[in-house]
Amino acid sequence: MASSIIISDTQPWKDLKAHVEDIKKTHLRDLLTDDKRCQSMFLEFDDILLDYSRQQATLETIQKLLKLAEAASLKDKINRMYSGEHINSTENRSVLHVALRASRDAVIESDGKNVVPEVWKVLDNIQEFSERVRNGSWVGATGKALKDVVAIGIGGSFLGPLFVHTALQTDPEAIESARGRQLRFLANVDPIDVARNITGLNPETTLVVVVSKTFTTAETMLNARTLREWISSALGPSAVAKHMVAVSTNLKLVEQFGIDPNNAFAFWDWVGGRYSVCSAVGVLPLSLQYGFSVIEKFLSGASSIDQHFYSQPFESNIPVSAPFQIFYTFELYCTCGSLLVQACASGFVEHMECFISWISCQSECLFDLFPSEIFNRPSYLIVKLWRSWPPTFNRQVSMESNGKGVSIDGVPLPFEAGEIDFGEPGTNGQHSFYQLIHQGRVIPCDFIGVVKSQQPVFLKGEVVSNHDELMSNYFAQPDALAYGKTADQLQKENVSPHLIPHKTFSGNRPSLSLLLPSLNAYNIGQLLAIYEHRIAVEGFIWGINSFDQWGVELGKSLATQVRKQLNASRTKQEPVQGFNFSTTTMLNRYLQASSDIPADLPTSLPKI
Ligand SMILES: O=P(O)(O)OC[C@H]1O[C@H](O)[C@H](O)[C@@H](O)[C@@H]1O
Repeated sequence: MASSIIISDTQPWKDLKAHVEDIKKTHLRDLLTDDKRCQSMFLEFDDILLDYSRQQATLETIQKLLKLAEAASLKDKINRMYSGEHINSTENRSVLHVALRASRDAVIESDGKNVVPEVWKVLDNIQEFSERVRNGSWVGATGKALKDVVAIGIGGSFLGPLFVHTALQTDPEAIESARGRQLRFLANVDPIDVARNITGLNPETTLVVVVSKTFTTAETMLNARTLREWISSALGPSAVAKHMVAVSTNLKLVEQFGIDPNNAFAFWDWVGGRYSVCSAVGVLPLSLQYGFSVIEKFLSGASSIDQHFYSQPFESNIPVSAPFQIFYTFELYCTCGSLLVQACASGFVEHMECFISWISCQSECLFDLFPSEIFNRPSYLIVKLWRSWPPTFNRQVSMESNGKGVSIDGVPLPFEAGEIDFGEPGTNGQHSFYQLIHQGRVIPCDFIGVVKSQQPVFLKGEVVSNHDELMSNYFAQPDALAYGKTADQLQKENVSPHLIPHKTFSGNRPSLSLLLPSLNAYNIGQLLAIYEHRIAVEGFIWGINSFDQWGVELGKSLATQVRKQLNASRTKQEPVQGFNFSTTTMLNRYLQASSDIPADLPTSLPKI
């Protein structure tokens, strides 16, 4: 397909759209009686099992989706990504996060140059540096070993590493290798977050890793200057060389900041921020905490999926088979979001605070915040039942990648792309928002579970182990959503007639289930890569650029204007001007209410 053709103008798209009318006549209750259909909707790779039989789809739908993939030149686009073409056309860059976890002997080229040796050079440096810190041969300014790490970064320079850290935190091998060490993440620019991060830490034994692809991100740089002050006010300015290192593509700015370039770990412009966890962005802080050998397993897990995704026919390709989101674009459902209903793995993260979780305040409430027309869009919900896949991370990868309104050629899309990701670990969601997915809007879900708990618990006399209890919900919820409950069934159960309408569940709510053998570093890498590639597949089919993010720029430039105004009003008493009535009113209130705080305050750091 020539890239200027909009996918919705192609025959396979129109066929699928027409097919929706047939699908609407089916019910999952009936589709699930067809064992042959269901059997063909199971995929297996390396002990990972994907079951998409609870998608409202027939074998014919799958054939139509494959035709759509063909019309979108999906294979060609995947190949172009792997061969280093500048598929991120608006930034004129290759998209080569797969090179970050390629084996040493692989050849992956960007602009005619094999990038794999550079990748391994940085990985070798990280291994050497992290071992020196961990074994105490690299010490702080006062001669003490550095046992705590604060990683400063935001967006892709934070969420991926946080996801992996959260998942590893309860893995027995990782626990052992992290004994006596702490890893903290400072992302938000709220001074409260600085306070929380440095509480209980001693600058003498702390290493600060500043992570920023551009080294210009306002929040990260202010937080970096704040912790530089924290270190130098306690230990003297020369201590910065021993206590601060950096990860960036902009080594010049790292040096200007005052970090020794020998202590800077590079990555490259062909690594998108949200796809950077396998670069030094994630590998450095995680290796400091867990040791390089553990993180190397994470990289090889991601690499195993890279190879599967590249070589497997679409019919048996897990990242290609998962994105039913495309199908739901056809108004099969009027739903609002992708709920990563986290399924049942054990020690997973609690960072729902930022994966929409991200920022506690922007997270779960998103549903409520969107204008009503958004609810007329079909979308997707990934329901993850275990605790370590911070929806925050997936939210960035998915929503920053595919939250686009124009095709890769800049033509406005005549359909809605992107999905709204939302989720909750374990069974927590069942006690809160699952009501909506059972009886409210139809929201397609992913349930993600693991066979073996990282931290099994067996109590004598209990019917099942604690993990079996968790997994009972993982297996039950998809069927509850698919089958629902009919009035007939309720009558047979002698439910009081006036309650029957309230207790009736329409069912026919789609989900897919992903079952991983366990949740060690290797599987965590696999899970990450499955979702990275699945999101790319969606973007390739929609014909958008999943690798740029122009939409985030507007808020940043408006904040710059506000920052200038606050400074001018506080230091020169300049009136607020150039803003609309509402913002002017709010700014005036903020300035007046804080006018007792002098503008020329001496440097002070939070104390809690
Ligand atoms: O790594 P940095 O350059 O500091 O960028 C951090 C983040 O900045 C922006 O908000 C982008 O939208 C993100 O994709 C990026 O991850």
